[in-house]
Amino acid sequence: GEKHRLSAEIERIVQGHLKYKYEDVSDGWDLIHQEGEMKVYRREVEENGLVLDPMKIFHTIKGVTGHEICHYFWEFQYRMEWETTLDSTKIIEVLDPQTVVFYQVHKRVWPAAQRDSCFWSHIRSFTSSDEDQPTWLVVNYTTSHLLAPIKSPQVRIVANVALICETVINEPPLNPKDIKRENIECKLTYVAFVNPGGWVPSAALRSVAKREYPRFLKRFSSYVLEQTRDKPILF
Ligand SMILES: O=S(=O)(CCO)c1ccc(-c2ccc(C3CCCC3)c([C@@H]3C[C@@H]3c3ccccn3)c2)cc1
Repeated sequence: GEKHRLSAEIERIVQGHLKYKYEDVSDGWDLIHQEGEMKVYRREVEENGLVLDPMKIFHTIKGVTGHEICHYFWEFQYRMEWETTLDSTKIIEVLDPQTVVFYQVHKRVWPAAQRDSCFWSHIRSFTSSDEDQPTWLVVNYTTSHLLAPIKSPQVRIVANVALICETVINEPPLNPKDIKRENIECKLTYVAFVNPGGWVPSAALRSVAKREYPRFLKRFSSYVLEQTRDKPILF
């Protein structure tokens, strides 16, 4: 598609996530939460007293495709229907049909100061040779923008988040047209590198993250299930 000022950075960040995705979580990652198909891993990383803990979540959602998951995660108009941790979100620039810049104000997490964020958000699919279903992904990556000035007392977070989804078709019927929702499932990997941008008590931030990431992914997954239940499958 058309190149723009962020094209090179987007390519670099997307390729980085795809390389990381296959990195196994055995060394250095702690399994901090398991709930059904969801496995939540965290690496404990601090930088001069600031908690930067990368998060990695694996989840399998039966009855939806990776395209549907990425569609509802990326498309702006659904965000406030599933995102319960935001006070506001708005698109401030559209760079191409797969890339927008949005500005968000996050709900205050006491005792921390209120956070805001400005991301480019990019959605894309690609088919590796051996897979029959394309992989879909969304990356949200912090970017500065004239229409999102940093103004006190809000603290700007720095984040690099990816949602990478594969679609599995179990017992595929002979004719692909006969595929039903009970034959499909989405295997997703969610990674989040969030720098809170300013000091937050380590223990508080760790317990917020441990509670909020699984809640966020659970709520988002059920939202997509209810939105797609009676709709034709979007492969
Ligand atoms: O997946 S996304 O791209 C969806 C975009 O809407 C995304 C999700 C979460 C965040 C995020 C931003 C700020 C904070 C903290 C930092 C200090 C005070 C607030 C947290 C902490 C980890 C906890 C958290 C986890 C999940 C959801 C909300 N809260 C998370 C950013 C982006």
